[in-house]
Amino acid sequence: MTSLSLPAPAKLNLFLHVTGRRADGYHDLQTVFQFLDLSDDITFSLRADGDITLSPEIDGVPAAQNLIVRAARLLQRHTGCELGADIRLVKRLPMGGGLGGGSSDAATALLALDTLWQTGLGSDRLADLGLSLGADVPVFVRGFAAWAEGVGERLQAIDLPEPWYVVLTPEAHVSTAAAFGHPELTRNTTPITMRAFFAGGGRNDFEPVVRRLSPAVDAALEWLAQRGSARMTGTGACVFMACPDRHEAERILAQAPAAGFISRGLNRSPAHVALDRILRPHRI
Ligand SMILES: C[C@](O)(CO)[C@H](O)COP(=O)(O)OP(=O)(O)OC[C@H]1O[C@@H](n2ccc(N)nc2=O)[C@H](O)[C@@H]1O
Ligand SMILES: Nc1ncnc2c1ncn2[C@@H]1O[C@H](COP(=O)(O)OP(=O)(O)OP(=O)(O)O)[C@@H](O)[C@H]1O
Repeated sequence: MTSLSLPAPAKLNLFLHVTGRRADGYHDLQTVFQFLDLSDDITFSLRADGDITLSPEIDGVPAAQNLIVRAARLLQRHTGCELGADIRLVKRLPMGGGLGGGSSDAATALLALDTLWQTGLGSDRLADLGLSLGADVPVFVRGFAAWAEGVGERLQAIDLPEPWYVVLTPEAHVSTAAAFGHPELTRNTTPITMRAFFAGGGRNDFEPVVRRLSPAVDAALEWLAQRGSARMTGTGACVFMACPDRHEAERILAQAPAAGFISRGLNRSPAHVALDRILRPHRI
């Protein structure tokens, strides 16, 4: 195999609680991750000389800081692999929206290059490696919808309904570090059980803080909440609502005062579905 194309899907945090602050400055969380069928697409072509190239570059993100290139370099360093890759990126996921696009790109790079370079780490070790790039990378490497604890690395598969979501993308950039560092963030939410989540429990602890920081997020949440159960994903800025069907999601989006998209919730990452098809084409 000399080249490989894989999607890098978005995620939603169906709820997000901050349950404590750790000695290393990071925060303990409880969350549920589900994937969306909206993805970036990344193509990896083998190079024999060890170079990593990325095109096109993302405006404002130099290639060396792009999480795709950082993931590739990390895998090279970790395995001693001397191969390289030319990488092409089709970016569709809004950035800084709480949809995890950068983390997902990094995870797809780890999965694709572990295959292309035949470094054979597999998803457990790739998830450990990916955690050093970002707290959201492990769930994308593992590829199953999950109940998550720790900083998001302790993952337990969870079987969720796969509804159509309407997702609004208000014009706001919310820095993840600033949201976690905000003095008014609630950091001591009592942990809940999975049963309580399925009974409708859980919220996003970042909503009050981010609503105050961003009038656009506040307005989007207020508008959506008039139509059902609306929530913010990650540290924002995107907000979402599950709908009974695709038609209803389209109808709500058409009336929305902010830009957005509709997308299906998925319990299995499309990156894994695509990789399985490539590696095991004859399996039913
Ligand atoms: C908000 C979530 O998206 C929920 O899924 C994630 O927890 C954030 O994951 P991420 O974007 O991969 O975040 P990282 O790049 O690891 O962290 C960015 C910054 O946010 C803060 N941070 C992040 C995760 C965490 N559990 N506690 C933190 O305090 C740290 O200051 C860190 O330097
Ligand atoms: N491949 C990449 N795609 C997107 N952003 C990247 C990438 N590589 C590095 N970045 C940087 O990471 C920042 C966060 O991007 P990302 O789209 O992952 O945010 P997010 O959806 O808010 O993530 P999260 O939900 O994990 O907080 C960007 O503003 C950008 O500076």
